Amino acid sequence: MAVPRIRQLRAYTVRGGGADYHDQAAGHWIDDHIATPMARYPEYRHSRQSFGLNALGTLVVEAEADDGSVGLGVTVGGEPGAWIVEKHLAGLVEGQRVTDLEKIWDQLYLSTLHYGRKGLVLNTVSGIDLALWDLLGQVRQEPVYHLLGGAVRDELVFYATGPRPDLAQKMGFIGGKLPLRHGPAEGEEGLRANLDALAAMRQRVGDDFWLMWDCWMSLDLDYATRLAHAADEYGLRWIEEPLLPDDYWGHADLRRRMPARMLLTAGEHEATRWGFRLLLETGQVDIVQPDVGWCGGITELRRIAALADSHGKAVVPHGSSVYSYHFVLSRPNSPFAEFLMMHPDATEVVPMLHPLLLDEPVPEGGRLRVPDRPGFGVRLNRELDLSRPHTH
Ligand SMILES: C[C@H](O)[C@H](O)CC(=O)C(=O)O
Ligand SMILES: [Mg+2]
Repeated sequence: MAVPRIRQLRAYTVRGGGADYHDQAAGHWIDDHIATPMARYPEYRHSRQSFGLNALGTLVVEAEADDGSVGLGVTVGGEPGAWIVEKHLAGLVEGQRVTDLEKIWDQLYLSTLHYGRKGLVLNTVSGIDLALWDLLGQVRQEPVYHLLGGAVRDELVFYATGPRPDLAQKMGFIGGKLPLRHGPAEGEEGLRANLDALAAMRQRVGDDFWLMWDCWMSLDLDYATRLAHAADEYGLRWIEEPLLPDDYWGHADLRRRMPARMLLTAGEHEATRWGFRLLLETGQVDIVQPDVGWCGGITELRRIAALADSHGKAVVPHGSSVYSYHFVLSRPNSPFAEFLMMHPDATEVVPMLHPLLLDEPVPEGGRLRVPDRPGFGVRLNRELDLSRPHTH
């Protein structure tokens, strides 16, 4: 039987949540005074949208085969990402067989080296790769986790990211990751406020529930060291992305200085096996957190996870809904997953990429049995204001 070939690659943009989950309406917790590297400039301290965290918006990639099957991938990339898909990369992908994921990935990466390697271009490569894995699942009528070697566990367990770990605990999640609100620019007062918030949350959840801080690249080595030691009193489970992603050496210094029982985690803003080799071997992080829509897609995440496993390190992908659930289900060194609480007040579980996808599953009681539908098991919500800005 002839293997179907990819007939067309299409790129759409859409605003308002979705894969660019920071692109939310005013008043959402995710844009409410969270520490960032830009906080050294007071005018940008109150909101991450104020400096353009949601500038790009969602990029939707569709890959259609000549048998009529359609695969769907989503990432952060907006109009520039759509241009890269339609004006450059579609020409390399169209006409290839739906099975040739490794060759296609190699050509996407090598053909964009002169302007890519990380960031928007790797987001775009990831979005294409996700669409192609979904397409292969549609053609084969199998869920992606089958194509990845099958499940190593019956269901996924999740920690929750958001301002209400106390509610997450009641919902059955295994832990709660708080956004850090104050960085070095807010001095000792900010440090104290961080610790007071952690102490209060520890009081509410008791001693055994995991509490973590997501520092979103906002700290320096001295502040992170002092914060980690003070937070150890409240049993902080891990400190995430404390330093700039390129400062692999700073991560190693922090690992040496911070309490031994506290974990150092990072990786959501890292890309490719080479970037994660630096993070693991030079940065000495304890858990890597690639985003499957940003690191190179499933095809590269497989390599990243094998590399981490060779170092005895866990891979807990950054919140990316079904696109990482199938991967986590199939990896022994991915013991749990992240669920981003995207309700504006984090008071209830809503689909993480809402309103982008139809049939997007959510954890119940902090757990999820991944649906056995073909591909990633989701469909594009075509009632959204989708734009295809660069038809080729
Ligand atoms: C909560 C963090 O600041 C960010 O918005 C999401 C993130 O880094 C994560 O889920 O991890
Ligand atoms: Mg994070």
